[in-house]
Amino acid sequence: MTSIGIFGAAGRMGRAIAQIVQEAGLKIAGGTDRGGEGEIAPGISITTDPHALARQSDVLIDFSVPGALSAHLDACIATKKPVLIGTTGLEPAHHALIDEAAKRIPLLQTGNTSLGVNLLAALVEQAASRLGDDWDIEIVEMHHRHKVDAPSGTALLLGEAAAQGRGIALADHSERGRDGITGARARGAIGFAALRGGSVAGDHQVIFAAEGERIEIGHRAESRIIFARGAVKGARWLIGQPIGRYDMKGVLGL
Ligand SMILES: NC(=O)C1=CN([C@@H]2O[C@H](COP(=O)(O)OP(=O)(O)OC[C@H]3O[C@@H](n4cnc5c(N)ncnc54)[C@H](OP(=O)(O)O)[C@@H]3O)[C@@H](O)[C@H]2O)C=CC1
Ligand SMILES: O=C(O)C1=N[C@H](C(=O)O)C[C@H](O)C1
Repeated sequence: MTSIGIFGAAGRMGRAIAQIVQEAGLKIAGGTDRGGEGEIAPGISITTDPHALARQSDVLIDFSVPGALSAHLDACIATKKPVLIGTTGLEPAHHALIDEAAKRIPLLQTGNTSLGVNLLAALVEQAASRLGDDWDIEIVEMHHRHKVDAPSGTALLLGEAAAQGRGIALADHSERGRDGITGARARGAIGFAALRGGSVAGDHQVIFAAEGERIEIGHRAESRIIFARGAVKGARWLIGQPIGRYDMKGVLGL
């Protein structure tokens, strides 16, 4: 039976993933968290040792914090175990670590594991490829009051899809955190706006705005269980894949 280890096991996503692993009839190998206290399921303790967890897992799932990424990758590399990384708030240095790790183990990194968002990204890429840069692209997201990173990983994933469709680099065209006298919008920019409040699981809206008309497409997550389902599906898919870096497209057949 496939045995899944969970980094960040006591968090909101860690608990949702544990629920889905059990509902799918799979085994929870164990879990880690910052404090290493309590149980992830009856009789399965949470520890602080990523190496011990990796040794007893067939595949690992990481929904924790960017600061723990390096230790988690080290543990997966040392034990040659595949890992799915769902943690957001990643900086270029984290992506460089992921690129290096993906030369040694199968690794899937994504800002969103849900089918709906990944299909939305494909639609955004297609729309951006057909609309010229007289269509301004703005990405608006809203999340619960506890979220610590902005823009969301999903907003950035959608921004990358739009940039890909336009044939440009997102890093050279993104406008984030507007405030005060910002000057007029740059032609071809991809803008981001982040709202925080209440218990919103994750709303994303992509707006294409031209003179006289607007196209708006979006996704609303009603519960984080959809992310947990996608994560477990992705982790199972990752077992047996060749060494390399993947996203959710292969998992979801998109
Ligand atoms: N890709 C996707 O589809 C999705 C991604 N996410 C992302 O997943 C991440 C987690 O989200 P969420 O569960 O809501 O956040 P939580 O804060 O509820 O959970 C994060 C957990 O990681 C723990 N943690 C902190 N440091 C370490 C460490 N060194 N080793 C192991 N665990 C550690 C935290 O412990 P403590 O509280 O003690 O600090 C906490 O329990 C976020 O980055 C979020 O954006 C969320 C949903 C979907
Ligand atoms: O922190 C969350 O909750 C979520 N984070 C991910 C993100 O940053 O996009 C995915 C989802 O929207 C929920």
